[in-house]
Formats: sequence, structure tokens, C-alpha cells
Amino acid sequence: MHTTHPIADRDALLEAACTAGLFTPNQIQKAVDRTTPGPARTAARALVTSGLLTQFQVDRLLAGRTDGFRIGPYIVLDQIGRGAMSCVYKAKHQTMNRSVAIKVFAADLTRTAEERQAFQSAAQAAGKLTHTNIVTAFDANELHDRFYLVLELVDGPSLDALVRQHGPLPVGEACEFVRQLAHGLSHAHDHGMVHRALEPSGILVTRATPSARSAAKIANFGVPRFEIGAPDFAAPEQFRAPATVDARTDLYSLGCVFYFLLTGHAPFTGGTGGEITRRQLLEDAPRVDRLRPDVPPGVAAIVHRLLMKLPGERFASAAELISHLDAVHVPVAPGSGYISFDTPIAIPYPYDSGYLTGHYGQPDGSGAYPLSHSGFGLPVVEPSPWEQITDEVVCEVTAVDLRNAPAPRKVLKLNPSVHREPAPLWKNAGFLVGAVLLAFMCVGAVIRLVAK
Ligand SMILES: Nc1ncnc2c1ncn2[C@@H]1O[C@H](COP(=O)(O)OP(=O)(O)OP(=O)(O)O)[C@@H](O)[C@H]1O
Repeated sequence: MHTTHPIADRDALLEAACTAGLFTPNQIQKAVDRTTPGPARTAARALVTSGLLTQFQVDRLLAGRTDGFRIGPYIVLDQIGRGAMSCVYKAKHQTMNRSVAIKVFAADLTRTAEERQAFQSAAQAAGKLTHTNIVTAFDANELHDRFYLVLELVDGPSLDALVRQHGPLPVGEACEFVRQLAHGLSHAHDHGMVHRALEPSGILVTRATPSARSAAKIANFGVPRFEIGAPDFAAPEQFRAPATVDARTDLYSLGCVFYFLLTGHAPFTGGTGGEITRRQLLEDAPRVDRLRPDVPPGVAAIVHRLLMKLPGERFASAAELISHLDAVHVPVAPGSGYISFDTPIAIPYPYDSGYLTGHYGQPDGSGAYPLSHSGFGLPVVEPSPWEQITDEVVCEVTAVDLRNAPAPRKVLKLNPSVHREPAPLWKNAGFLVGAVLLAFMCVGAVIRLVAK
């Protein structure tokens, strides 16, 4: 609904915020105190700065909207994502103050009684799942013919976004995320639930904190599946015989996710959806250890066992997968909180040319991991030194233990003992002067010889 009054000044803005139900009586007085009569935009800035409204809220109010700020007992704070069939909002429970994510589905999805029933059943089943590696579903309801799910708010990116931003993960960290996801799947399978659409964009990762490492969480357990999701993460039986789908179907998709974490892409890429489907059904995926030689044979064997075409050739259960992962055990880099998603790392970089090579290690000097294999070693500052610098520099990077670092954490800093690799001989000025002098002396000697 659009308000009939244009939002021109402070008073109109405050009135609209009250109509939208954004202020408690106590907050109205605070809002008046923190703003001065005048243009609405100036008042809006003051309200955001004082934390009384969010940017999302003032933008919507200034656009003349007073609707869409409340979903049941929740106040909408921000829009955090948009999928093919839903919109995800950050919201806060009005009285409990708990922050949540609310996934609101398109009205088209719940037109018929069967579709509504499917959403309700999926939500009820998901409500039974309580596991650190599954996004918890707290509540489900309908608002203006739209079905919505109230979910645990995960403060980090999806695995898809993470790999696209940082590149493939170090092997130990990929194994650890897959182990966590297998624990989540095992819990769901024990409750008789199969996900059917596991893919990197539907797996969210929490930020590392001083006391906890990142955790991977499977989203969308409460969403009914009417059709196959992304074909590049779907198991052969989902195309061949959808009625036979079982827990091992999720293990195939988890194998595709594992492959993606290690290589940056799904096992079968390129071509249309139909072409990918054909290859899922008929072809063996290229060996992961060919594409990524530092993947140990034991880990590659697990990935390809998960990707077997026949469910009976995969692991029998997520629990069996976990025992195999434990047996090959590739450790996570010491001190790593896996990946840090903190604010961009400011790397003091003293050179205007060169590229970073070298190792990172612990502050105590232990450990020496190639920078390129450090999940958190890749600079994320703009402009990236990796792209800008063209002359070779060898440096050391000290990894700060995420678990003990005070906030705000600087994840990496260049060791002050950063040094430039000696310039090649032909680039050395002394060498050039010496060479010229020598040439003159030689020419002089030849002339003298000839003169004699
Ligand atoms: N529980 C959550 N906590 C935090 N952010 C979330 C949560 N769920 C989803 N998001 C964010 O919203 C984005 C869109 O999520 P959504 O689940 O709608 O994506 P999708 O699976 O691609 O879409 P769809 O299910 O509509 O096909 C995600 O990439 C993520 O950034």
C-alpha cells in the first residue's frame, strides 16, 4: 500500500513509520528527540544513525510504502536474498527481540489445496529437525496468500558465494565442511527426510567467531520439491526413476558439492540443462585429483564413490561416509577458523609491482602452507594485489588464530620481514655499469693490439 501523503518532511516520515508499526510508543519519543523538523531525508539519516530504523525501512518509507514491514509478530529489517521462487528477509521478533530469516514464497506456489498441503507437510517435517548443520525452521504460516517460513538467521554466505569469491577450498577445509554436512544429512535421514536438492547455494556457512569455527548448515529442508532443482547437483535416479529417490540420492548431491568445493565447479559443466542431465546419467566425472593434484587418493576415492551412478555403489548411509572421511583425515590448517568472512583484510603492501608468493604460518612460526592453498590467505582487498602487481616478490604472511584474535579481527598481516627476492642479474644497475666498463676496457685492449 502506498501512503496518500508524500513523505516530504520529518513529521510525515514519523507518521508513516507509526502507520507501518515500526515504533513502540517509547521509540516515537526517541525518534522525535533524535531528529529535527525539516526534510524527510535528513530525518531518515538521523533515524538510521541512531539505530531506530534500518536503511531498508527508511528507503521503503521514503518511497511512500507503509506496508510489508510486518510478517506476523516479526518486524522486517532488511531484504537479504532473493531466490527463483522466494524472497528472504532479515526480521526481528517484536517482543522476543530474536533475529530470524523469513523466507516468503511466491503466491503462485500455493494456489491449490494440494500445494498448500505440500508446504505445510514439508514445514512440519522440517520442524522436527534440530541439528547444528541444518538451518532450523522455527515457524511456518501464511500472509496474504503467501506461505512463509521463519528460519534461523545464518550470518555468513552460501558455499556457492564463498567458493566464487575465494576459489576452491583447501582440501582439509572442504573435507571438514563435507563431514559436517554428512552429520546434518544423517540426522535428517534418521528422521525419514530426504533433501532432494542439495546444492552449494542452499548451504549457508556461519562466520567464525573467537570461540567457534564456521559451521556449514543445510537450508531448505522445509521446502517441498515439485520438480528437480539444479541438474548439475541432481543424482541420476532423480531423472531416471524419481520414485526411487532415497538417502543415497542426497549422498550423490553431496559428492557434487564436495567436487565443487575442491575444483570450483560441479562434476559436469557446460552445455544446456539437458546436456548436463545426459552426462550425469552416462558419463564418469573427470577425476578430481587430476584437476586438483593435492587431493589425496583417499579423498578422491570418497568423492568418486559418492558420484557412482547406481545408488547401491555409493556409501550406504551418511554415517558410513563420515567413517570413511574420518579414516582419511585431512587436517584443517592449524589455527584456521576455516574461512574468515570479516571485513576486507587490509594488507600493507609496500610494493607497486610484484605478485605474492610464499607461505603462511602461525604466529609462533609453526606451519608453512603455500599461500595459494590458504583459504584465508587470499587477499580480498580492492584492488587486489594479485592482479595489480606484476614483479615477483616473496613474502611471508602470518595467520592470526581466528579463535583467539580480538574483534575486529585482522585475519592476515604481512610479516614485517617481508623481503623482495633479489632482482635478476640483468636488472641490477651495478651489474650493468660493470658490464659497460668491461666492454670499454675490452674495446680499448683490442684497439691497442691492432695499433701495435
Ligand atoms: N536462513 C538464512 N539466513 C540467512 N540468509 C539466508 C537464509 N536463507 C536464505 N538466505 C539468503 O537468501 C538467499 C536466497 O535464498 P533462497 O533460499 O531463496 O535461495 P535459492 O535456494 O536460490 O532460492 P529458491 O529456493 O527460491 O530457488 C541465499 O543465498 C542467502 O544469501
